[in-house]
Amino acid sequence: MSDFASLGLSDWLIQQCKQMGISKPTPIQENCVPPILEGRDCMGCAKTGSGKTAAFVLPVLQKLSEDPYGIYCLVLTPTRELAYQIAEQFRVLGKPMGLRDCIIVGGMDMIKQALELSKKPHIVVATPGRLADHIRSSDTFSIKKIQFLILDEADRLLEQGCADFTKDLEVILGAVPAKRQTLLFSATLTDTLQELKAIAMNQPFFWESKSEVRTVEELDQRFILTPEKVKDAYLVHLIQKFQDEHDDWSIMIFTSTCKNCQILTMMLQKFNFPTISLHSMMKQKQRFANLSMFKSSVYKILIATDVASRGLDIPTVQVVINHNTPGLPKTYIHRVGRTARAGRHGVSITLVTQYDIHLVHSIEENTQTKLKEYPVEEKEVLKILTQVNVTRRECEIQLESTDFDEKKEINKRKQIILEGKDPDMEAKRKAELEKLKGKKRRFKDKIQETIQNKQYGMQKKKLMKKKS
Ligand SMILES: Nc1ncnc2c1ncn2[C@@H]1O[C@H](COP(=O)(O)OP(=O)(O)OP(=O)(O)O)[C@@H](O)[C@H]1O
Repeated sequence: MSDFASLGLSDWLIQQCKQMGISKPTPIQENCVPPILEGRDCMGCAKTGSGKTAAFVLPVLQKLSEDPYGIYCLVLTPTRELAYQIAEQFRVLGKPMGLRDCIIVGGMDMIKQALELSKKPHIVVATPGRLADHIRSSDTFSIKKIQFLILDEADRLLEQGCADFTKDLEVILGAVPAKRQTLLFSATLTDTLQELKAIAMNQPFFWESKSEVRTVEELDQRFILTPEKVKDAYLVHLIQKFQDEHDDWSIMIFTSTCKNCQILTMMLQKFNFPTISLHSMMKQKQRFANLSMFKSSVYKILIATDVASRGLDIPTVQVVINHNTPGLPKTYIHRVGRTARAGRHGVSITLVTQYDIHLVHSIEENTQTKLKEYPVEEKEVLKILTQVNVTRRECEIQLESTDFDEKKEINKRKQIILEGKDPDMEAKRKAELEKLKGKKRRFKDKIQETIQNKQYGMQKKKLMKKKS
């Protein structure tokens, strides 16, 4: 394995790495840093926790120190928390050169951000939605002269899902120069390779870690088969066990919706577990505060939606629990990748109902690993089942008495307005669509009923004939 000096990095950067406990390059750094320094576009795909961030931060800082100007580099990333994490890596490694960075994410003061952008920071780290808003509404800054465009979690940025970045990306790509270096990184690049190649136009250098298995060796991957109604009891039992058996422990729990995230948090708090949550229905300042309290081990359990499934680097996390089985193998890879990072060991436990078994098969096929059953004493779980389910029900009732659902509705309306549509018209359209669907369903049911009646009548007739 080579060292950082042989990759072409300067002494001051190598010293800075040493101070962070980074002395030897990881394979993605070894393979991607030299072509980036040569001026090539680059697509890098390596497992979670393998040091992809430094693989782009180091060569950008090296180049920037040779010819410093602002705004030199733009990094796009899908979540706000990740933007802060990346900016921090730039800040720590770039300290000796007096690096100035700026973070542009939603949920924070837009005027302050505009002011910071106008001061020409060297590095801008942004989520696409808020940066596109600034480009649309302000002419006090320009990204026309950037040298580097970086898409971290690049495949997520191109995915068309609930948070669809494609329109914002179009605005941003229209504002950056065609002559630039483009760097794309993720642990799961391969599905979106063609689209990504269209962004990295300059015959990108593509590097992918060789292993067939898409999760890290140090990760012990387990599952528990459980009926839906017993899931929470398993969860409480698992946490109690970790608390009893370990002094220094920290767990991330993933769930599918903001509401469930909130209910589970309330429930675990009632059992006196030091728990906090992270989901998109929370105020941004609270999101940052919760994450930082979890990082500093003030709270040992973080319950989150997939807003926290990518990129977050929290070395103390030893266990990841999937309260729901992820629908996509990709989501599974990123979620369980929050533990067993940078050579450390970790465990992931996925709670699986009988309806999710096909999802486990698809995860196993995609990751080329077999999930092993996690041994649990069922008797112990059944002992707490009633208490857990009663507590959950209490929490549900408690949440219903707050404005949680109302807030969700307001957020939905805001989103519709941002998409340039009229929320009342949309609600009307949706209601009409539902009505139409209902009519269709009733019509279908009636036909089904008639067919069944006819079949029943015929069978009866046959039976009567036989009898007579
Ligand atoms: N060469 C190195 N040697 C040791 N540790 C390193 C090295 N490079 C990076 N690290 C550390 O490894 C950890 C994981 O790095 P990073 O967050 O960049 O992973 P990643 O590959 O981006 O993961 P993900 O796909 O989950 O985003 C960080 O704490 C980082 O400081």
